[in-house]
Amino acid sequence: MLATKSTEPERVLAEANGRPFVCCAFSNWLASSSTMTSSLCRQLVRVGARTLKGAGVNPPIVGPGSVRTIASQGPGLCHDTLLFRQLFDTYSYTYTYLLADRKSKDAIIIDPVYEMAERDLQVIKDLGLNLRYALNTHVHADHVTGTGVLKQNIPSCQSVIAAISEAKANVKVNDGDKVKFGDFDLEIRATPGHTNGCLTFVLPECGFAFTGDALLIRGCGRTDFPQGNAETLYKSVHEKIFSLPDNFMLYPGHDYTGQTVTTVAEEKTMNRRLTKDIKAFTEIMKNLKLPMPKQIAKALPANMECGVFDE
Ligand SMILES: N[C@@H](CCC(=O)N[C@@H](CSS)C(=O)NCC(=O)O)C(=O)O
Repeated sequence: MLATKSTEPERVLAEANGRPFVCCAFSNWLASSSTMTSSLCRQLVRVGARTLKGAGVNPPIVGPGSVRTIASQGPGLCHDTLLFRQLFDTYSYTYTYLLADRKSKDAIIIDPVYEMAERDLQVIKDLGLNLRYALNTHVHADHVTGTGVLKQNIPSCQSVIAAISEAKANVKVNDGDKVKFGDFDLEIRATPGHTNGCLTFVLPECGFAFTGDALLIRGCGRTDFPQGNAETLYKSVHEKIFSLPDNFMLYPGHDYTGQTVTTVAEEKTMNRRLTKDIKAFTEIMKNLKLPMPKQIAKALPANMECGVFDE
């Protein structure tokens, strides 16, 4: 079913079997024309988060023989100084990135997935890392963030998300801010269009950028959610990602085709959507006809809490 701005909230309500937090969180997240007050929304979001924590989500346990993950090591221009892991969740096709300063062992994780938290904790432990921050590129609609579970297990870890997203986190960031881990500075670039709080994280000295759902390999994030805007996304990618040097490695938030990484040069010349002019791009995005993400009803309310549950 084609998702449109006018029909989406009703569809989500129906999917949620009348659980009110879903409607509310959805309205809040989308900053749509809901008549609920934001404080009522926040209350209901909290109820939703507790429901989710108690029963609504599979526990973050991957038992023996349950193969839901692959992992790969990126090449990395900072091979001697940066420890880098690209991790994958084969259920939601989400990439999680673990980066650490080899010297100090200070680490960050980008876009962790709730059900993969045990894997992530094990990798962090095996490598002897000090996890400083768990960052989300945006409020995800397709999976629950693992941020809350990581924070529960590593209390010194702080959650990070875009201030404009209005999601809960320890640190709210804006375009131009930097997140420090060891000797590295991760640069924050606002790349709205898929959602209004989408961020791209750039590690300039290593030639890496983590694009979340703004730019996917040969594609891009959908723009049919109420916060989505094709023109905004087009400008974000052209101004904030394609302006990086051609040899920068681009790591996406998802890939549905089995690819792992691309470059600025590749996407500037081969991206099937973003190489078009803005008018043609908007037309393409209007006609994608993608089904709603399977986990949207539980993902949105949980992610508005950034995985941080107040009891
Ligand atoms: N089938 C998946 C969701 C697939 C999807 O909608 N992906 C999003 C990013 S996650 S909200 C997207 O922007 N896709 C763009 C594209 O061109 O595929 C599920 O059910 O979770």
